[in-house]
Amino acid sequence: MAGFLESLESCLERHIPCEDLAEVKRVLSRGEAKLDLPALALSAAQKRDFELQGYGFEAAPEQLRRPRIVRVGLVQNKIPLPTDTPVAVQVAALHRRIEEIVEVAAICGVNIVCFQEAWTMPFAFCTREKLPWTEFAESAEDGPTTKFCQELAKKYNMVVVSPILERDEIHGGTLWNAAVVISNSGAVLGKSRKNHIPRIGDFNESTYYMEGNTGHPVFQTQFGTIAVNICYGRHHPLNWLMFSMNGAEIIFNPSATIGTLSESLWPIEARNAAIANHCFTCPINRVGTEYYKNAFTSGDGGKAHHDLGHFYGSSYVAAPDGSRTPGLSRTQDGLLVVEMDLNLCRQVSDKWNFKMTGRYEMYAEKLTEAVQPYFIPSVIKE
Ligand SMILES: NC(=O)NCCC(=O)O
Repeated sequence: MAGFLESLESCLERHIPCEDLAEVKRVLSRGEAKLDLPALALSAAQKRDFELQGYGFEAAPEQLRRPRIVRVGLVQNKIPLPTDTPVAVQVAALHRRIEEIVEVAAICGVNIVCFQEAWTMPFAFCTREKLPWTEFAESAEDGPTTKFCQELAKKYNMVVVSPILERDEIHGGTLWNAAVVISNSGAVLGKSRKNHIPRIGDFNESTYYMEGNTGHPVFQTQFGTIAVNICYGRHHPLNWLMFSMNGAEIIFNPSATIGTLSESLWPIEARNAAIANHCFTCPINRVGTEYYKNAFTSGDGGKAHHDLGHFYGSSYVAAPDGSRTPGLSRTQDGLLVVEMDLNLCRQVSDKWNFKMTGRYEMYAEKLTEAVQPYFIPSVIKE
């Protein structure tokens, strides 16, 4: 039953005989090494009631390039207050919670931190109600949450990736699902809007905003070139590909997804994207179950209900060589600190050559044909 298994990894550790465990882990390709984190960080995490884990991915030494070491921090969390608490109070509580986690990330030397999808609010789109949920929307450029993140970025010399519900005042106050990228200098580098909007189960997000129109921007930061593929974009290999085409070395995937729907896909998709695109991928999912005062239906004839289901956390990082870290807890708030040498991206690219063997020009031509209304599929019949 969703919600009771703490994590797949802890279950394996408990039940696989010692003599087999290392081999099981090797087959599952846990190529990462445990990272030594400062005792101060570990005790602060414990006091503040969140899980803290650290892992590292190495690359081979090169003669002409120095290692390009970066530490990323992935934050997953529950909403701290009930969903019917006044909007401003909920936002303030989330700011406080993130502030105490980011402080620990800073102690761990994190250079780039990313929060979960729509982190300043409950994931209320299941309700299809407009108020009060649209009141959580803020300007990406100068809203209170962006200002809050700018302060964190400056204070800790950290790039901050802040996925929010955006209100674009310049374009008629329209809403978007966007990630704001803030440089370690505190400047807003830009934003990346969610390209693919789910129309599945209770994920009724198309009631609120449209497919993003920012394309596949990558952000050149002091610590590496990064991109943000928001949640449902994870299921679209071409979306990952285009971020990679633009040069992303690390692609964050801030998400909000539930066990019954996607948990079997979760360990595969971002990991596969890291392999296929010779980059690091960082899927992040919220935790907990969020309850709504008014019941809503799923449009499937089923009974009206008050929650979307269990958000199963399990945030992890996958490397271009196909290895990955263990996932964070399925139930607890957490911070995953991962050190990576970005040189691994080119090293794996030189080994597997997917960018050379991809035949992109052939697929570009064929896809252009396939999307035409009068396309005739190439089927050979007897
Ligand atoms: N937030 C969101 O896009 N959820 C859809 C479900 C999924 O992609 O797993």
